[in-house]
Amino acid sequence: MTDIGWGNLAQYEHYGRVGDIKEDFDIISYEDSKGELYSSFKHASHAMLFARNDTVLWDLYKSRAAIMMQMRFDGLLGFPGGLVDPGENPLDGVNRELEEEIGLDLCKHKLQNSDQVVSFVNKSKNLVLHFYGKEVTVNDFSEIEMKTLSAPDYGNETLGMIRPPLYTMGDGYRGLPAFLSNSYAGNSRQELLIGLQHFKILEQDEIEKAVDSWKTFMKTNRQTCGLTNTDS
Ligand SMILES: O=c1[nH]cnc2c1ncn2[C@@H]1O[C@H](COP(=O)(O)OP(=O)(O)O)[C@@H](O)[C@H]1O
Repeated sequence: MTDIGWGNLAQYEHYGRVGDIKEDFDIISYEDSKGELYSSFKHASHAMLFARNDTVLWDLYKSRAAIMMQMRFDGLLGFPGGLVDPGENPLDGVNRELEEEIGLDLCKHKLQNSDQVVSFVNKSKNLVLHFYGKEVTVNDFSEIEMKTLSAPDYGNETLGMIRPPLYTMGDGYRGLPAFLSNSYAGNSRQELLIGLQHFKILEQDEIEKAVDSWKTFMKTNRQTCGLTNTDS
């Protein structure tokens, strides 16, 4: 494969470098994140927009909520959001990014400081990550989702919105555990799990079961999952 290098992305590329593990991210308070200790760190803000619903798939699987995640330009899943610009605060940064990436109408759905859920620091990358969450109505969610198709970044930085399945199917793996097996940007998989817990979308034991199933599957079936004979 041709290596076309990083070009003008070279200065930012290391923030998104893959291979982080959960232990690379320490939770810090939003107040601390603004302190002197992290003033030289790069900050990024992402947000989970969601709507609770009572849809049931095939009379079996409760949808619970529609959550907005995205397929990014780099083939990883994540939440809408991005790097905070110099001189910008994390809240203004997330609102700007949501307008660019998903065309969010800030007159109606602007995020507030009270929507901040958790912040993390990744010391090895000099990176602080802020995670916001906001509940909207089912109708608003559909409207926001449809508008993403005409957002400035759609089709280049943002390749499509996706709703994670939140149920676990009969084999104990398909559904949320399978979704967790994807590759994620930053710590967005952890943020999804925190969002499910924080907003009480799933019970704690449902989250733990899905995480156990995902981890067990990754250990035992990774070698054969999804491979076709052209992969060998
Ligand atoms: O949804 C997310 N949650 C947490 N971190 C993320 C998420 N998406 C990307 N990141 C991480 O945040 C940093 C910057 O994010 P992003 O790539 O969205 O910024 P950009 O759009 O300004 O280039 C990267 O290190 C990336 O790995």
